Amino acid sequence: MVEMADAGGGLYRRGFAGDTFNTAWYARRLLPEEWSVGYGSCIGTDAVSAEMCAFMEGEGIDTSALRRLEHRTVGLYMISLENGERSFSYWRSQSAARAVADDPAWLADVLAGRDILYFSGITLAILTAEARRVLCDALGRARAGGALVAFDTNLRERLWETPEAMREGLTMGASVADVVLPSFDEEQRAFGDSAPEETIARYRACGAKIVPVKNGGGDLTLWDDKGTRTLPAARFESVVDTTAAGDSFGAAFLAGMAAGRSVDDAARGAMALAARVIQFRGALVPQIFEGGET
Ligand SMILES: O=C(O)C(=O)C[C@H](O)[C@H](O)CO
Repeated sequence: MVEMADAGGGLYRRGFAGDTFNTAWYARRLLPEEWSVGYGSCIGTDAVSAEMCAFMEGEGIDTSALRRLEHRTVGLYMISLENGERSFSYWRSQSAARAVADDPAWLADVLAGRDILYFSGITLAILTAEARRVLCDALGRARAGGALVAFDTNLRERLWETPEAMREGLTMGASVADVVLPSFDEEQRAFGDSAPEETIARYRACGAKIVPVKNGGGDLTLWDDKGTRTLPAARFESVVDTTAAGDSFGAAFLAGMAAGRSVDDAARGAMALAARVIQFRGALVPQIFEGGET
C-alpha cells in the first residue's frame, strides 16, 4: 500500500508499506544476499503501482509474483499517532490486492517451490469468505509439498465483515500454518483469552508447531515441541511509533529460523529488532541497518 506517515506540522511523507510487505522488507535486510525474498500480490497498471513495484525492486525484493490488473490500483493508508500508539485510516476498498486469490492457477504457480511462505490476518481480512478458502487451500497444498508456512494473525477488526468471520478466518489461517505469530492483546479482544497459554492452546489445536505470543512491550510466551517458556522483553526507552513492530518481529523470527538459529535465539533477535523499529516513525526503518546494527 501507499503509506502516508505523519511527518509533523500537518505534513505526511509518502512511502510504500503494508504488513506482509514490511515483513518481506525486513527479511530482505536480514537475510544473506544469495537468499531470495519475493512478494506476491496484485497491483494495478497505473503510475503509482509501477512506482511501488520499482520501489520493491530497488529494495532487492523479487516482484515476479506481482500480478498486474487493469482498472485497479494499490490501497492507501494514513498513520495517526497518539503517544506513539498508531491508528490507521484506510482507502483500500477496491485495492488490487483484494483479487489475490481470484486466479487459483496463478496462485498455485507463485506458491510453488518456496521454502517459507508468509501471510497474515490482514491478507485474509481483505478477501471474500470464498477467496480466503481458496488462498488457505493453496497454502495448505504448498505446506503439504514441503514449504514452511507462517501466519501473523495481525488483527484489524474493521477489515472483517463480522467478529465471527474474523474468528473463523483466523482459525482457518492458523490451520494451514506451522508458525503462528499472534499478539496477546489482539487475541484477548478476538477470542477472550485470559492468558497467552490459552492463545497457544488454541493455535496448537489448529496444528501449529511454533507459537511465539507477543505481548506489546512485555515478555514473550513461546511454545514449540520443547514446551512453553517466557522470554524477557527487549529493553527500550521510548516509543515513537509502533507501526511494523509485529511485522519486523515476524521477519527477524523467520530469518533467524531460516539461518538455523534456535527458536529461542530467533525470538530474542525478533524482540530486539521490533524494539528498534518502534523508535522511528513509519513502517520501514532503513536507519537501523545503516550503522550495521540489527
Ligand atoms: O494495517 C494494514 O493493513 C497495514 O498493512 C498497514 C501497516 O503497515 C501495518 O498494519 C503495520 O503492521
